[in-house]
Amino acid sequence: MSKVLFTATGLKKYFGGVTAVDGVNLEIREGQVVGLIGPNGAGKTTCFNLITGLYTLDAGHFTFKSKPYNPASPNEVARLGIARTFQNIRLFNSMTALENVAVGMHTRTRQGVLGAVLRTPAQRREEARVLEQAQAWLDYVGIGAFADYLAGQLSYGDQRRLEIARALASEPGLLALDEPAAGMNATEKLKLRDLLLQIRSDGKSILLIEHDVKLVMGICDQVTVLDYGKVIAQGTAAQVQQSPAVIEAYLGGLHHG
Ligand SMILES: Nc1ncnc2c1ncn2[C@@H]1O[C@H](COP(=O)(O)OP(=O)(O)OP(=O)(O)O)[C@@H](O)[C@H]1O
Repeated sequence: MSKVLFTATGLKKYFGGVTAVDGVNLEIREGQVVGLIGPNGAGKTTCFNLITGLYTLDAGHFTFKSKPYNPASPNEVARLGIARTFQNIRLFNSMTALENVAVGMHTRTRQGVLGAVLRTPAQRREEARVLEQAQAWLDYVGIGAFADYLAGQLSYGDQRRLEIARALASEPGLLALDEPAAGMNATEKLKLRDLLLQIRSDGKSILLIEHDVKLVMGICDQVTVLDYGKVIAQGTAAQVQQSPAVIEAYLGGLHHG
């Protein structure tokens, strides 16, 4: 079995009287796709926001690459090597697709690409290198032909791919995807499935929150099911689908997804 990349232990988060996340444990191994599912209000987004530094923990702790991981802020999270996408797409709509990815590479460049005003030859070389690399990421996610389109002009499915390209461009150790299939049609979902499998086969680890249970069950190595903030099942897709607690939580929905 591959090495453990990420652990979450005893996560808790309260909102007033609501315990949104109640003692959640999670483990992600290198090269795995791990799914986090559960009915509406189960605590998935809250968990995700704890992992990616948007919320602070009320209890619990994380490790990433065998070291304590304290996601103090989203910028810190990106710097440490966890990149995320958002349920509500957050792209720079008035920038081109290529520029959106180049921004994602910002943390990895020495010169600070877009901020460069005085352009020395070294800066120009670096900028060319960044744009070339950004184009390669667009090609990788299958939207290379749209490099010069404004992000806001892309179809919904392509915007989601662009978000993934931007996240990948920071070369993260863990890619965290918040409902990447939301709003996609069946064809787009199939293409997304292939892309996620490609990312995994290239050795990346993925944490996936997704409402489309069929997609999750089809690609995840491990699935954690939450209900009312607690883990009600954890294991392979086949294992969790047989769990009576999961079947009850979804009222049989898993078998119709
Ligand atoms: N910022 C917040 N303030 C107050 N309560 C919140 C907040 N965020 C989430 N909650 C509550 O915490 C619980 C878990 O919500 P969360 O959004 O994490 O669930 P979810 O599984 O992501 O749901 P969905 O599938 O509907 O997105 C819910 O009862 C929700 O109302």
